[in-house]
Amino acid sequence: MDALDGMSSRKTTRPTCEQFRHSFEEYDHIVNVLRASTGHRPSLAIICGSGLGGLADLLTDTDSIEYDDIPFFPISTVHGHVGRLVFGMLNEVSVVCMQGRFHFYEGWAMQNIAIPVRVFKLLGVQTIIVTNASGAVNPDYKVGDIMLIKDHINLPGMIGANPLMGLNDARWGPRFPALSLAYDRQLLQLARKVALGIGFGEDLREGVYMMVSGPTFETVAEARAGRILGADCMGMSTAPEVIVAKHCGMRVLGISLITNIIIQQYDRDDEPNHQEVLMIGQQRAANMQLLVAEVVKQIGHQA
Ligand SMILES: O=P(O)(O)O[C@@H]1C[C@H](O)[C@@H](CO)O1
Ligand SMILES: Nc1nc2[nH]cnc2c(=O)[nH]1
Repeated sequence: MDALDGMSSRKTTRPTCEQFRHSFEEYDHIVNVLRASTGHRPSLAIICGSGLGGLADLLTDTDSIEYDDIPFFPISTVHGHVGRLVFGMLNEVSVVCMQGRFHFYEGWAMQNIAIPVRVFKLLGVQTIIVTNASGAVNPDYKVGDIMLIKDHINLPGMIGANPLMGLNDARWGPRFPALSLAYDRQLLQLARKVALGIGFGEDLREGVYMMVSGPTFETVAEARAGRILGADCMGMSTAPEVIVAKHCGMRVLGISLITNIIIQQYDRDDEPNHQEVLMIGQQRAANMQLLVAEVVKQIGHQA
């Protein structure tokens, strides 16, 4: 009898695997709030990486909404991430820009990092441009290079922190999504063509981004491991957003700005720091803006 009592009480206190997730209906609510705050109906979204918030300055006729004012949204806690959605027009395309993103190292669950991506989906966004600042482990890369992301290695995901963990709501996408085409090949080709057309040369790269959780920068051994595993650069974001975007059927373009070369030698005395990351972001802001603006223009022409 005691054993049966134990079983029934276990049933009523069963933990939920939904604890970090929001229901489809809650996402609908967020979208209704946003639609009431702006007349823009974006078809394209841009996520601004560290030091790259200036991408939002490209937009005209803007409406800005603070994350604080959006139900269920996390808030930005990192210097260089303002913390608002900017809606507006860019080269005749209706765009929403995330000026400030959420990182795993800030303490957000993987599922919460990508809340905005699902909101964008329900807003009607079909294409997302995800940008980031990252450190290079490819010995050919230089500070200031711009790398089109052709693939990623999601290190946290490979050891148990994937944003799609938990019950799957098929309204978003399948239980077991494929990621071999996560970075849209046509968009990659378009971005390459645009970049070469506006004068990028040896500073244009195409490579593999490895996500690590951060907030620590890499040890020498970790940097070497990243390279051995196939990374060209390493960063602390992007993979969760890309996974969730691909899961719900968006086309994804990823762009990394190489802000530092990750130290892989034991005889070096210098250390990386976030100020340097933000500074390189500012220095290369104009080039990133030129590239993104032109890519968006071409996407608009194709639509
Ligand atoms: O948001 P991103 O991935 O661009 O930011 C990178 C990773 C860390 O947040 C920060 C380190 O400086 O820059
Ligand atoms: N993990 C990681 N993320 C970065 N973001 C910008 N630079 C770096 C770096 O060197 N390592």
